[in-house]
Amino acid sequence: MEQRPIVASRQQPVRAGRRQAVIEARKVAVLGAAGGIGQPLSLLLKMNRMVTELALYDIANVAGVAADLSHCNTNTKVTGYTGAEELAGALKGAELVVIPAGVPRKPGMTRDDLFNINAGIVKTLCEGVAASCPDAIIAIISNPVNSTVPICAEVLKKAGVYNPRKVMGVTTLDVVRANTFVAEAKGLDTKDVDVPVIGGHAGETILPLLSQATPRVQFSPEEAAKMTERIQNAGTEVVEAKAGAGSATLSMAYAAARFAESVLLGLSGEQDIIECTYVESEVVPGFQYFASKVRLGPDGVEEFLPLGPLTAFEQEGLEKMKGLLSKNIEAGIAFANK
Ligand SMILES: NC(=O)C1=CN([C@@H]2O[C@H](COP(=O)(O)OP(=O)(O)OC[C@H]3O[C@@H](n4cnc5c(N)ncnc54)[C@H](O)[C@@H]3O)[C@@H](O)[C@H]2O)C=CC1
Ligand SMILES: O=C([O-])CC(=O)C(=O)O
Repeated sequence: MEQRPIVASRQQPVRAGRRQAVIEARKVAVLGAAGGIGQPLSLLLKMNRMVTELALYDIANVAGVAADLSHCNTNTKVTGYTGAEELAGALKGAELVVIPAGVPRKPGMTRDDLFNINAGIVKTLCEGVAASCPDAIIAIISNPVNSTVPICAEVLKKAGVYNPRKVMGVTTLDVVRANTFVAEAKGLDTKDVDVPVIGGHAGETILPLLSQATPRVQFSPEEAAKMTERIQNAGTEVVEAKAGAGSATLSMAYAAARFAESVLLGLSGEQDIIECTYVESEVVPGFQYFASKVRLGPDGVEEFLPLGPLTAFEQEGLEKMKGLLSKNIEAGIAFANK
């Protein structure tokens, strides 16, 4: 692989051992930047030297976050934008728009219970993207991701600017969790572990492919079932531990910063940037949107990687999620078009 010069900087990539591409001027916008995810994510992006301009948008409390972050002595320029009338300013010129805007779960809720509030928030924000930076890559964190990604796609279609390669649901936290839990269970160094997680981002639609973990690890059928369930319920584990104070924020910020870094590396022409992400897909017939491994490049999703061989347990998991995922997708499409 061609070696690119690395400019000396204190700003570090999130992924250990990762090179960063030559600096080009790149604006990243975070919508929902004053929230539990938005704030630490913005800090991590401020520490990424590929981000030359960081636009922070929220409906409230964002001016202080922007002022605070702007004092960190990294070269990223930080600006704050408050309220609908400033959305266009936040988005103008952005090449990557990350959306963690919306309400989080409380104990006893499913991600679907967030649909009524978050669907409208994502729709409005994506209308803003269509108007102000239609070529940007959009990374959607707001739940339920299984539905908010189709909502975003429909909004962009209506505006005549939809590029399926550029609308991505962030499922990186599922991969981060799977890597952590598998490394713990097998006594491995987490930085060496990579577990693909496919499907969607809710309950049974989250399907870790433990049989394809790197390095190869052996699980008995009972262990595989237990590990799969832990990964599927990890979001709920955090919601319950936070006991009403929200859902995962710090691990989500970490995961989104990794995903954003991969997108930016792809935009910069770096080779072999692979991530799992939830996108419009033809990888598995019958699933219009699906999370699986893709290769990222200058135009977003460059290539869909094949799913690879599944165990009987994983194949069963794929069958099981079909009904729920289709329902989530249809709900998103119907909402955007009503
Ligand atoms: N994809 C994933 O893996 C994960 C997704 N999430 C989801 O991320 C979302 C955000 O979670 P938190 O940051 O913990 O919530 P939070 O409530 O702490 O922050 C949300 C932020 O969005 C802002 N906001 C609300 N309406 C807005 C609008 N119309 N425009 C711009 N900003 C708006 C709020 O003012 C707030 O600052 C939730 O929907 C949550 O379920 C959370 C963890 C993991
Ligand atoms: O569980 C939630 O509500 C937040 C989320 O998506 C996650 O942590 O995976």
